[in-house]
Amino acid sequence: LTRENLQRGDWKELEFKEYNFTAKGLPIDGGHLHPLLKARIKVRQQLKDIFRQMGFEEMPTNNFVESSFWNFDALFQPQQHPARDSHDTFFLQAPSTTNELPEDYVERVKCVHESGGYGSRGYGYDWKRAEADKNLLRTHTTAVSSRMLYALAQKPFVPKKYFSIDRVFRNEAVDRTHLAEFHQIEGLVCDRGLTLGDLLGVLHDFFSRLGMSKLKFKPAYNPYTEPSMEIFSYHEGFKKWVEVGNSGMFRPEMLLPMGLPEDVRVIAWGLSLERPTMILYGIDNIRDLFGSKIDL
Ligand SMILES: COC[C@@H]1[C@H](c2ccc(C#Cc3ccccc3)cc2)[C@@H]2CN(C(=O)Nc3ccc(OC4CC4)cc3)C[C@@H](O)[C@@H](O)CN12
Repeated sequence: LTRENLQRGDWKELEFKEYNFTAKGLPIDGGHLHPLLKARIKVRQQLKDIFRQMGFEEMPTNNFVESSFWNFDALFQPQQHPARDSHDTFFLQAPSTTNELPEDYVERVKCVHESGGYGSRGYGYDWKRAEADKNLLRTHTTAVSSRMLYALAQKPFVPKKYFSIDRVFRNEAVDRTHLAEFHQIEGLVCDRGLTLGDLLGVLHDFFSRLGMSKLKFKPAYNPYTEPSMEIFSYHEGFKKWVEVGNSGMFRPEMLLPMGLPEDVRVIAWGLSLERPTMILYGIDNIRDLFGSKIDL
């Protein structure tokens, strides 16, 4: 029976079979994960396996809400830094402030921001406690790294290798259907006497396990690492160099106020989960994968 049959009126001459009301409907399909979400879960599991094979322990990242103190101040990121502005960061209205910071450590952080110490000149600005108390949605998992390193400094020193893979939030240009969030992957090695060579070595080891053996590094800047490097890998498929992450050595102005021994160094690096998932699964639109607006 078609539109034309109805328009021409020749439906009257057509032969129709009886309606079969006992016919079974299509089998009901159970719920299932969105295929692209499955891809991200698979890549996340692959990365967790890689970190574990390399002897890294997973950090506890189950707090999306963080204080500006752990997310920025503890990382020696100055309070007037643009990333700390409300159009880059989601601040919370309620509870708007935290009230459980280690006071003696806060004092040392205030000091290192204002007047330096440990061989540093500091930033020379009036550091405000109220700014550090502001609650936010963490902008990077480096906030968890700072908590873990501080905890490490409260006990007799033992070397550690930590990793994290979890959601972070950036107040980027969002629209009604997209939150600005992505999954950050971060690795760090904390030990006495580590050098940039150790960072290069661990990056080659890590990325070669992801099939990326040809790397190159470019100088970069992060407020909390010196030196810092952007990491590039030659992608045989695209026949071009792809930026695959960022890395560096945490600054003494971050490590020493925590109370870590003077000869302890921390090398660290980060990348996103969405980017490798898109490339490994040939997804050409981040929104398919995550509905996030930010360019990863
Ligand atoms: C605002 O978003 C930042 C995000 C995200 C990122 C960047 C830096 C860090 C970091 C860090 C860091 C540095 C020092 C110390 C501790 C952490 C973490 C995530 C990716 C990091 N990037 C990124 O993931 N790129 C990437 C990673 C893997 C990959 O695998 C494919 C199979 C071949 C392909 C691409 C690089 C770019 O995408 C970049 O343009 C976007 N970056």
